[in-house]
Amino acid sequence: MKTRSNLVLIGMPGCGKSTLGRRLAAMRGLRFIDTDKLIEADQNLPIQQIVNLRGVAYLREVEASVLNRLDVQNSIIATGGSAVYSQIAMQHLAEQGVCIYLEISLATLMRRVKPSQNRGLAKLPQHPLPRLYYERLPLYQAVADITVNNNWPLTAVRLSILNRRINDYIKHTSIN
Ligand SMILES: Nc1ncnc2c1ncn2[C@@H]1O[C@H](COP(=O)(O)OP(=O)(O)O)[C@@H](O)[C@H]1O
Ligand SMILES: O=C(O)C1=C[C@@H](OP(=O)(O)O)[C@@H](O)[C@H](O)C1
Ligand SMILES: [Mg+2]
Repeated sequence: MKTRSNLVLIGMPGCGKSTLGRRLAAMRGLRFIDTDKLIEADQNLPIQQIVNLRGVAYLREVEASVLNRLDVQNSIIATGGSAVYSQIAMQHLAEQGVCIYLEISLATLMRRVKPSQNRGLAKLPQHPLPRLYYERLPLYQAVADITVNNNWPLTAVRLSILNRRINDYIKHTSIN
């Protein structure tokens, strides 16, 4: 049987999955995987271009398919914010790892994600960020094993507190 040896980062765009994930991987000596990079490699296009050329529904389909094919151990997986729309993909990731939800407020989301960044969000242009926020909030909460407030700047102390929480979770749930 496979162990849940991965740490799967989930949350809103701009919550810090890619930034924090890379540092956490270095700290724990784990491989770092950013699923947005896997999607881009699969499609041979930047995420923004996939949305522009093929649309939001297509991006979500590709994302689900890439996630369902992911089969790794001992890795930190930074998902894209829209990963949570695929229940099957999230269940697949949860079977192989602990889901860590990096929680941010709507104000933090609005501050960190600016339209000019061309982040390629899986949302229709006419749908504002608050709608995305409230639509997704319960989805992240439903799959989270651990929830961490990530509104504040990332410091070594914060990272080590998170690291301890992960160790506690692993110890007390004896998942491996
Ligand atoms: N506590 C924090 N953790 C991670 N990133 C943070 C934090 N505070 C501020 N940031 C900034 O917020 C942005 C997060 O972007 P990113 O890591 O791409 O998020 P995501 O992958 O979740 O979309 C980066 O510009 C990063 O420097
Ligand atoms: O939230 C979203 O709709 C998306 C967020 C992006 O990833 P991040 O959450 O890493 O910014 C992007 O690449 C993804 O495919 C769509
Ligand atoms: Mg990211």
